[in-house]
Amino acid sequence: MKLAELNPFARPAAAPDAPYTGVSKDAAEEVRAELFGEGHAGGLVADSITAWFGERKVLDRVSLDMKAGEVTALIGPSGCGKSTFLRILNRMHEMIPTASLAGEVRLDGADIYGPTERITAARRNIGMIFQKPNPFPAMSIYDNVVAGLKLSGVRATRDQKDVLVEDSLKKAAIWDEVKDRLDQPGGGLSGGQQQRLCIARSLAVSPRVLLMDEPCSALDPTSTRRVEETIESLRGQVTIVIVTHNMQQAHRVSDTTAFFLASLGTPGVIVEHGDTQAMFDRPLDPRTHDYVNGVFG
Ligand SMILES: Nc1ncnc2c1ncn2[C@@H]1O[C@H](COP(=O)(O)OP(=O)(O)OP(=O)(O)O)[C@@H](O)[C@H]1O
Repeated sequence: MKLAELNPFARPAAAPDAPYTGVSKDAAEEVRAELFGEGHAGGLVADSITAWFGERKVLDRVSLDMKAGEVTALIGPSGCGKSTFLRILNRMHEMIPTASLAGEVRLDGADIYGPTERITAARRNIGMIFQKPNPFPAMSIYDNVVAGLKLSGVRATRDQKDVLVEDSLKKAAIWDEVKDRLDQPGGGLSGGQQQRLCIARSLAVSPRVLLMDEPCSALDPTSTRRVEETIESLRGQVTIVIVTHNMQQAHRVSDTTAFFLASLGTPGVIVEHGDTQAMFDRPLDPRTHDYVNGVFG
């Protein structure tokens, strides 16, 4: 047995690169540059974020620096505001009628809530993967992957779409499993495949950041491993922020971890954040120690 199989904290292997049979990596980058301009992982900074639902404050002055190309894990007990924080990072919080917020979110230095910033641009640059895979079930696998183009107002030719579909499915490590049935409905895939299809759909619009809200909580261990391998192969290409209740997963996949906590009746705050290995091995705050060691949850 290999050491990685014995150690639940070992970083997953990157998903193997599928051979570029149809389209070369360079050709794919060229198409992405034509449609979306220069692509790169984005640095995301949350600066003193406070959030409310109605009168109720659920986050209090939360600041976090999510470095370009790194994987940041958000951990903490239920109800401490991790999902709310994540939704604020791509302007989904404002869709809830009672929701309000203060503070700034900057992507590569530009405030995504700035007066000239468009919500569609924020959503294209900062994609979101949800707990439950949500492909369009009756739509073909191919059309699922390119569904985001229209929403982002990007017009692509059939040839450009073909390139994007293949490249995105390869990046999401699902190409080999679906390449012969791209015209079949997305709803016919297994849960784990649907989640990787949703990752491909997000990647098709060349996001700089990918937010993931407990992306594996509805998946079996094998599918979970495949998604973790996909995260590993995206490291460096796109910035990833992942909410997870699975401490071993946070340990395995992330470079940096932020521990959120909301004590009785008070809004959520970040108790501690920093290098994942250090936070798990030598947490500075006793509450972090107790949480990562399962004393409370
Ligand atoms: N749409 C909403 N309307 C009103 N209150 C909400 C809404 N969504 C979340 N809340 C409240 O905001 C607080 C933070 O919720 P949030 O879902 O962000 O926490 P969380 O840490 O992600 O929890 P979990 O780990 O269970 O998903 C909770 O008290 C929750 O009840």
